Amino acid sequence: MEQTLSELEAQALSEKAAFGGDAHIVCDNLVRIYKTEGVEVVALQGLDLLIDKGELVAIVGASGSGKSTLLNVLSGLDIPTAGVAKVGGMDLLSMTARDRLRYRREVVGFIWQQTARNLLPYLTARENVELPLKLAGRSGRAQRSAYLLELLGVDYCADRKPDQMSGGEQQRVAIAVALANSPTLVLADEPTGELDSETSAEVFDALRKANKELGVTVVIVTHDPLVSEQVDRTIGIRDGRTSSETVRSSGGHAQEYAVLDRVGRLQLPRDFTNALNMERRVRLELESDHIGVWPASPSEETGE
Ligand SMILES: Nc1ncnc2c1ncn2[C@@H]1O[C@H](COP(=O)(O)OP(=O)(O)OP(=O)(O)O)[C@@H](O)[C@H]1O
Repeated sequence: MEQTLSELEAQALSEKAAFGGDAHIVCDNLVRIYKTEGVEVVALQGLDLLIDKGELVAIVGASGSGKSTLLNVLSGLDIPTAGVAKVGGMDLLSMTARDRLRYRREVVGFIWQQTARNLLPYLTARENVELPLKLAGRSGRAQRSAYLLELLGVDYCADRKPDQMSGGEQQRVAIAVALANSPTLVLADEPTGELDSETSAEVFDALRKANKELGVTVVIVTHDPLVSEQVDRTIGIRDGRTSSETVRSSGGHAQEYAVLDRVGRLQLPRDFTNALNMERRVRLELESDHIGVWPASPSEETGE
């Protein structure tokens, strides 16, 4: 039976509403274009992303792939050019300035790479954790800061100022600060970028603990592909789009997948296409249980 145009439109709308369902983070065809002195840079070009509540996810990509842009959007600092970005059902594109402020204070917590950016230097660890609670007018501050510092294994640093703590200790206190107001989402931008591997492992342990004990969704952005060993799911981002996913099973085995977007686009890994000199065109063949991708013959390549 043929559908009328209005039926098709209604169907498209209902399908659109269904994308992401009740995922905690939904990005649908997200676009961010920067314009500087008349030059346009497309930092995100139709990025799709779904992250469920309580997931611990890493977003990995080379320099310039769009990671920080995505994080700035999710943290409410930057407004994308087009598409959909929602956290917990809140629309990050159409949010009022007041809601944005509340979102940044209460819904999301961040940890930045530069240890010095996370903590106020003239306050102790305890005072740093209590500050966001004070700003939000919350009571029970001493109890909450003691609980979080203990959970993250830095209770012995409670009365120290940042310059009396190691980089790893400072980052673990920073996680406590980010968690103070019970956010549902914690975003970390290269949280171990300034640390050695042993200290990094401690910071990842602390992030994992926050994720498991408090059920908070954690998204870590990094250029370090080895981080995938520390998280449940790693999302690869390339040229402003999600391109691959690595999922770790409970047995620790990691399986890598390519991401198929909603219109059927797929990014083939560059080392695969280079190995077979695939450029511009490939030949596809549908088999009963897979799709074959073949280099085009020279005549197919030139379109002759
Ligand atoms: N404020 C800006 N104005 C103009 N272009 C920008 C701006 N911020 C980012 N870009 C460009 O957008 C693209 C994506 O940048 P982004 O910082 O998101 O990448 P990244 O993956 O975080 O890189 P890095 O790991 O180096 O921080 C790059 O080409 C970058 O030059």
